[in-house]
Amino acid sequence: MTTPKNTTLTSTVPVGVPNAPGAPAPLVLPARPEPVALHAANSALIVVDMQNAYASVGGYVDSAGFDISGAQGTIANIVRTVEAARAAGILVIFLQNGWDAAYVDAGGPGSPNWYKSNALKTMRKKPELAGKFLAKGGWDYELLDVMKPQTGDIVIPKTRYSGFFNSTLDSTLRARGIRNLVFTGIATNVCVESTLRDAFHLEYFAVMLEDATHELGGAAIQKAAVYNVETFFGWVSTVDDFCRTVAAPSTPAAAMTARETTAA
Ligand SMILES: NC(=O)N/C=C\C(=O)O
Repeated sequence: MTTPKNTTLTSTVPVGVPNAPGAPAPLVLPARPEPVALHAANSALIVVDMQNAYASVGGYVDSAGFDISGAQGTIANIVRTVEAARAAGILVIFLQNGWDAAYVDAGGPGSPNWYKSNALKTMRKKPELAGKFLAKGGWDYELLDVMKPQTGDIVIPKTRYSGFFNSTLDSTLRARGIRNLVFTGIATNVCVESTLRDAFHLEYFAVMLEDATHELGGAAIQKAAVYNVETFFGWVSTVDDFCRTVAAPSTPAAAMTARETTAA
């Protein structure tokens, strides 16, 4: 295998949805490879699968043998991001992964999910765990206590890695004129990246906050997912930059930069 050269070219010129004539100045979020111009009203924060299954000791990924010891910092960073988004009037959407209690939604032996889901595999291997992982109504499926949705937030259930597959995510976003998606959650290289890739194909501008995501598979996997997003599917930013940007009032100078850029 050859290691790809880092071909990502960074720029200081913002990209994004063209600003409508007379619209207020957009916010400019520092990101790689370019800053992204966005408005609170056409943006959503997507919090991917912050459930006990993925972030709690005794949950599915911990029980399946993945290392989630680094997840605590990620959780704290997501909580900060959610609070900043709510304060700025940015829609917060929580994705919640799992199936009905009888696992009909998981697909049977005719579904690749039956063979690739480590939750289903672990439960088959250890019958004493049967029915425990990712089943609606159970602790494992629940969002973390610190991630409880508030009035105005939206929770969207999903049954596969991508939040766009067989779900109401796309229609929910389109009905609200949302064009920019800011991604956080677990796992960077599975459900975050799958949903972000689909977002790209559906014409959303997708930004991943790298320190508000956590991988399944180790540090090299996190690096690879960040590389993929930055180089092919979207933009990469940080929690500090997001919180600072959405808290700041937009300026005419920022508006002009974004308008000139997106019109070019
Ligand atoms: N939320 C996720 O990234 N999930 C990854 C694996 C799984 O759900 O089995």
